[in-house]
Amino acid sequence: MVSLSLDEVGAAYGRRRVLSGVSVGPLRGGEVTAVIGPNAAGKSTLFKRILGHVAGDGHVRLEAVRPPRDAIVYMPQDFSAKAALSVYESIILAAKQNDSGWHVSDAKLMRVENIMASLRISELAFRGLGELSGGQRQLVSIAQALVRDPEVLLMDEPTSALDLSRQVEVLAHMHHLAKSKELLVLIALHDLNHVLRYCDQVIVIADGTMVAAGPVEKVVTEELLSRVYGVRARLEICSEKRPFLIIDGLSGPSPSA
Ligand SMILES: Nc1ncnc2c1ncn2[C@@H]1O[C@H](COP(=O)(O)OP(=O)(O)OP(=O)(O)O)[C@@H](O)[C@H]1O
Repeated sequence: MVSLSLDEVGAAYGRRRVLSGVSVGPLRGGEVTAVIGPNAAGKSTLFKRILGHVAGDGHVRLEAVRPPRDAIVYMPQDFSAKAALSVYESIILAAKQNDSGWHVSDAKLMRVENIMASLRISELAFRGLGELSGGQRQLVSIAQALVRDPEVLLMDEPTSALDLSRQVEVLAHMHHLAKSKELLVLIALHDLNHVLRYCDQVIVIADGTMVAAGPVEKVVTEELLSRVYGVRARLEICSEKRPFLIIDGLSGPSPSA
């Protein structure tokens, strides 16, 4: 089974060190791990460090069937790149990314069609990428990642442009894929109710440092949310006996104080 361990991982852009001390794992196939933290905390940088796109100290240890460049697939936060391709062509191209030769097997074409159907984007097949809405483009980006059949999937805010039902659909689908295919998913998210609902583990980063990591229900506490985000939060249990979060305001002194 695929596994990923991070040992005192840090990262720097040139001389500017923006991340340090991320130690976690081994994370294993079948688990969905959220990466959370305020804006500019270092979440995307952590993904780029795991991919080897930025340099840094510490060790990233991956145990996978395929070499890292095939096993790890990254879905970046910015999915707006324009290309004169149809949706269908762009997903086939993604499926061919690590292949040599021009032939596309029937199995691969079937896979493309199944993934498009599972994300409910089949009707967009022959639309140009440049003609899509932000949410449609984000769903295509998810399809491009899934079609590469990753062992480790790094998703940077994959639901940021999606409506409520699509958010739920995509996150439930990712959770199901992780369990059914022993896929290891790391997913940067800002919506902590989604984290509580769909993720098993969480890594919390603030100001370029890991401040906590572990099972979601142990790590996401009112105290942590006050410390990391500066909010007054209440963790309640809903009628289905699941935790959910209510934010009452900021935890600092009120403006009139
Ligand atoms: N290419 C780059 N060159 C220099 N600094 C960068 C670069 N990319 C990001 N940074 C800096 O690294 C820090 C972490 O950025 P990062 O994008 O990892 O944050 P993030 O947690 O993903 O934020 P957000 O939630 O806003 O997407 C920030 O201070 C950012 O300005």
